[in-house]
Amino acid sequence: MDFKRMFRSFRFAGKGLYQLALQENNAKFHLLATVLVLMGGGYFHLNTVEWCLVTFAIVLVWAAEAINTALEVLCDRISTQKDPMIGKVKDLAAGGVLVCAMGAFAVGVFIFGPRILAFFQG
Ligand SMILES: Nc1ncnc2c1ncn2[C@@H]1O[C@H](COP(=O)(O)OP(=O)(O)OP(=O)(O)O)[C@@H](O)[C@H]1O
Repeated sequence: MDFKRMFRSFRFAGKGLYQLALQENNAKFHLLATVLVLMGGGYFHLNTVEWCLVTFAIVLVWAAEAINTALEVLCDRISTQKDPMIGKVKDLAAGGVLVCAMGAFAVGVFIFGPRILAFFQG
């Protein structure tokens, strides 16, 4: 097992995530949502299962966004001309992010919805 090589891979992956979070517009929104959800989770004292679900939802959206961005970069590298196949690849990748984001939103509604309602009803 080559730990040095493994550590190097982590560094590259971290660099990718850093670029994603700071340079991609959608990812900035995910970052804000992630921070708010983590703060909300702390405030409402989520239980272990709820934390697992919230963590899974957050991770899924970030992974989908990273793959979508990678495909966009690759597509733009292949061709900047209008090309129906490039458009299709980008639309499919964006669809993948949307499905994950909708799932994450549903998890958020199920977990935080009743608590937020109770909070405002006093
Ligand atoms: N080269 C292309 N050929 C055909 N259609 C394209 C091409 N580039 C983009 N499109 C269409 O425009 C949409 C938006 O593409 P774009 O690359 O601007 O991504 P985006 O959704 O705006 O993401 P971001 O804001 O992260 O750049 C695509 O989903 C696709 O339908």
